Amino acid sequence: MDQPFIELIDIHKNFSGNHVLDGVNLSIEKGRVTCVIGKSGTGKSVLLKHIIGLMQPDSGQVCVDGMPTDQMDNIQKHRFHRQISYMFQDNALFDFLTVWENIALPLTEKKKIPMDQIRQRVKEKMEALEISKHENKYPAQLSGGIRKRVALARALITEPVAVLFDEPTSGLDPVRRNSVHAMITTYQKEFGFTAVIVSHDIPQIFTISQRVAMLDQGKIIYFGKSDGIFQTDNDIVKAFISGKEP
Ligand SMILES: Nc1ncnc2c1ncn2[C@@H]1O[C@H](COP(=O)(O)OP(=O)(O)OP(=O)(O)O)[C@@H](O)[C@H]1O
Repeated sequence: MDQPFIELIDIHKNFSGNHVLDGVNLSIEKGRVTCVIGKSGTGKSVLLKHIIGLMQPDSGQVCVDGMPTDQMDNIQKHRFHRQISYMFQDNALFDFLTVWENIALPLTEKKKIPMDQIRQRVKEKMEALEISKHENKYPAQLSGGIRKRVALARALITEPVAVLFDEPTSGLDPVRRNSVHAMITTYQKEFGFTAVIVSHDIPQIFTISQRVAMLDQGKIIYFGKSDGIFQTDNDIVKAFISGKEP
C-alpha cells in the first residue's frame, strides 16, 4: 500500500447512545481519490468531520503524515488546515457575499496574495465551472446546482493538497454531475492531490476514484481498489452497490 496521508485508527463516536462510529480504521493514501460509500445516515459526514477536526472522537486517533492530530501544536495544526479543504454537503456559502467574494474568500482571508493574482485565479475557476455570469449574484439568487459549483470553486481555489468532498454532486443533473467528476479527475492529474469523496453516485464514482471504503454499522466493512469492488464476496457490499436489500 502507498504511504498513508491520513489515518483513522479505531475511531469511536457516540451521540447520546447513537454509536455512529464504532471502531473505524481507514487509511487515506497520498495522491489518490478515495470514495466513501454507505447507506444514508450511516456516519459518512461524521467521518469526514473527524478528518478535518470539526468533530473530536470519543476514543481513537486521527493521524496526518504519521502524527496524531491531538498531539499537534498550534503551528502544526495550522499547517495541516492550510493544506486541506472541505466542501460541505450544504455548500456553506455566505449569504451576504457575492459569488466572486465567496470563491475568493479563502485567498483573501488566509494568504497574502496580490489582488491581481486572486482575480486571475477566481476567473479561471469560474470559467472552468461555467459560473462566470453569476459572479455578482448572491447565493439566494442561485439554483442549487449553481450553488454547488460555487462551493466547489471555493474548495479548489487554494489548490489544496487534500480535499474532502461531502456529496459534491447531490442535486445536480447528470450532465453537471459528470462535469464535477471530470473536474475532480483533471485536478488530480494536474496537482496529484488527495481526495476523499462521500458519494451516492454508484457506479460512476468508482471510475474517478482509485480506492473505495464502505461504512456500515459504524465500521469500514470494505476497503480496496475501486476496480475490484464488483468482485467482492461481501454480501452487504454486493447488495448495496447493486441497489438491493442484503
Ligand atoms: N452533531 C450531531 N449531533 C447528534 N447526532 C449527530 C450529529 N451529527 C450527526 N449525527 C447523527 O449521526 C448519524 C450519521 O449522520 P451522517 O450525516 O454522518 O450520515 P451520512 O452517512 O453522511 O448520511 P447521508 O448519506 O444521508 O448524508 C445520524 O444518525 C445523525 O443524526
